[in-house]
Amino acid sequence: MPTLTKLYTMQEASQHNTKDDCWVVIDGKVYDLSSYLDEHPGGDDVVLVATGKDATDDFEDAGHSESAKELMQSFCIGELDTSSPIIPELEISSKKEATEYSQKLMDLTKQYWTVPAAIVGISVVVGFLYMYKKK
Ligand code: HEM
Repeated sequence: MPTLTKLYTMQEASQHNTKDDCWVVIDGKVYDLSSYLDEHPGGDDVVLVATGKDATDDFEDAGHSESAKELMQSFCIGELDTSSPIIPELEISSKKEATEYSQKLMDLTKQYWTVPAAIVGISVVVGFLYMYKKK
């Protein structure tokens, strides 16, 4: 039977970054640790700094036991929506930069088209003079 998994963007998950409302993203899954923070043996501060980003490496580096990994499943509230950019503003600004760059390139090409044209013209004249002199 298909299961319905709720999808969250990283931007959405990163807004839950306080002691009373704390979500972390580990291995593509989103966990709501708000009720567990006070009991977490590693302390609440380490978990709080792991919000708003992919905390998979931080979680693995802490060397969690199998029982910790089993326990974490009870806090899973959904999965990370990977179809959206991690930070949407970044994608928008990089697209804007790309169009600005190509516009600049077009302007420069229009402005300096005479340089390659002059080089070609001079080469043709020199070529003709050389051939003329040879005869
Ligand atoms: C996702 C839910 C989480 C659960 C259920 C959980 C559970 C636990 C448990 C049970 C321990 C005791 C040692 C063990 O049995 O492995 C522990 C220790 C620890 N956890 Fe977590 N943890 C979670 C997330 C995190 C996150 C996101 C971090 C971020 C870095 C973190 C950092 C630590 C650290 C530093 C320790 C202490 C290790 C030590 O003192 O040796 N935990 N955790």
